[in-house]
Amino acid sequence: MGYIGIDLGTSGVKLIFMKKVGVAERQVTKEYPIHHPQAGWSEQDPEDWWQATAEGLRELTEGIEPADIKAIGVSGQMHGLVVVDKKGDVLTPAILWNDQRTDEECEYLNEVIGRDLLTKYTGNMALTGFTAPKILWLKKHKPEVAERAQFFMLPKDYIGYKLTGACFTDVSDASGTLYFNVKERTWSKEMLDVLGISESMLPTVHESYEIAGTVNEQAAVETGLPTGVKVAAGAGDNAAGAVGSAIIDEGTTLVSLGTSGVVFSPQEHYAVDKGNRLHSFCDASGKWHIMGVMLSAAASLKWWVEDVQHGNFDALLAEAEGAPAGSKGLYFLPYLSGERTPHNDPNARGTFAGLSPLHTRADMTRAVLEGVIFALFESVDILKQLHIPFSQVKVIGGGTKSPLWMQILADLFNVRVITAHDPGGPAIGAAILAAVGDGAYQSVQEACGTMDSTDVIYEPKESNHAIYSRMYPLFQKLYVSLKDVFNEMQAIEGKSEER
Ligand SMILES: Nc1ncnc2c1ncn2[C@@H]1O[C@H](COP(=O)(O)OP(=O)(O)O)[C@@H](O)[C@H]1O
Ligand SMILES: O=C(CO)[C@@H](O)[C@H](O)COP(=O)(O)O
Repeated sequence: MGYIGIDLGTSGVKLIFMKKVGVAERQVTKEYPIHHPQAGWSEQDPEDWWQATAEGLRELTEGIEPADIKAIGVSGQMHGLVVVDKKGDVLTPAILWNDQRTDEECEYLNEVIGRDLLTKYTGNMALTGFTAPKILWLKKHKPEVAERAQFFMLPKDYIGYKLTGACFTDVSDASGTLYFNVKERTWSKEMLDVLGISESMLPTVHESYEIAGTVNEQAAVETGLPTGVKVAAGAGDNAAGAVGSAIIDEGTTLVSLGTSGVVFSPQEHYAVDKGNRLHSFCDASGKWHIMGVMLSAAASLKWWVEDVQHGNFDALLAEAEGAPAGSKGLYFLPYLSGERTPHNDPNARGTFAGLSPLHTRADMTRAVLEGVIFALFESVDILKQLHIPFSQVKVIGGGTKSPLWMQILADLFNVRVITAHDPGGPAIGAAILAAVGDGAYQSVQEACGTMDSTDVIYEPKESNHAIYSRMYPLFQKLYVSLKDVFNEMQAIEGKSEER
């Protein structure tokens, strides 16, 4: 008897089958493409998600007795806008969390509606990746699509819809829309008025661990699952990853090093960072969390390894082992797609600074690894300013495959870093939510208490930390010095696109 967890990531969908809490008995990954039709745009086809998920489910469940599948939980990339018509057909490509096209809409929301009101209504300010500005963009630039829209869904909710025929979401993912009242855990009527949409166009909201539907006949045909299997509401990938890592108590910290980079801090009570530097969201266990998010974490490494070097991860990372801590004074700003925390700047761009004839490819690879962790540390800096306890961190995501990267993280953050042997992350969390929904545990807390996973530990090295401490202020200064240059570059980039 076991539970299926699905994580609809940006690079691909990961599916696991879990019997013992925290342990993936089986796992399958299926990748799909991401499209950038214009600079700063980032889209995927929801049909690709569904095909990959259905195929993955068939592969995952091969040879498993149907009666042994008790329930399914779905987690996924947050904030994306999926637009569906009356018949359930997708009307336009999904606009993703790292898409930057909504600069003007965010300006309207933050300046005209005002950050204070937005924070009062939702706990957050408008950021280009969030869903609300995407709806405004759609209404302005694709009114014919907006008019035919029956439902606005989030990415993982489209999978829930395909599995069950029901349109539902959960509180953690809904938190990233900017039309959800995070404090009250319900849609924000005020924001629906601002956007000019009705609640009937939105999914029904559940706590993450509640059962929201069952697998229908059409889905059974496409996935090989038995009909009637329960489907839990699930969670946004970071909230699900926190459950899958048992990071649900205040004072603990999760780092996710996937396409995005995330510093996640559970909160017992609703809490807002007054400067809106960190997001304030519901978690998947019935409480809240705050988090900082960078847009190109492992995405920066993937770009460097695959697109620039046409190499493979193992070879380039082995080569980078030979480079010294600090990469001989070379800095990398990982702002390939602009940046969210702490700059909220869609115009920021990636940069190598400090190159000399001494630098080799190994130094440049190491500088990419270090630049991502410097950028992530800016969120830790804010946690520290808010006096949030910060000791050791648990890390999940594709970046954990590199021991070198984990050691850099430990050295730069100057804390113990723990990774799970089992790389399930959000998919494990989604399966745990399904188990709680199925009644196998009274609560997420109880399920996490029984977690059985083996850890790998990285302790910080003082000598390396001393190097990074000297470099960090300069890393921060680089963005400040280049901010205006990035804006001017964007003005030119914009003009050259118009030609
Ligand atoms: N051997 C490796 N070492 C470090 N990072 C890796 C390695 N292999 C893949 N990755 C990174 O893992 C990332 C994908 O991580 P994942 O957590 O699956 O992301 P997502 O959930 O966004 O799809 C890729 O962007 C890639 O850079
Ligand atoms: O935008 C956020 C969270 O606010 C991202 O964390 C997305 O949820 C995408 O996650 P990954 O694909 O990198 O896991």
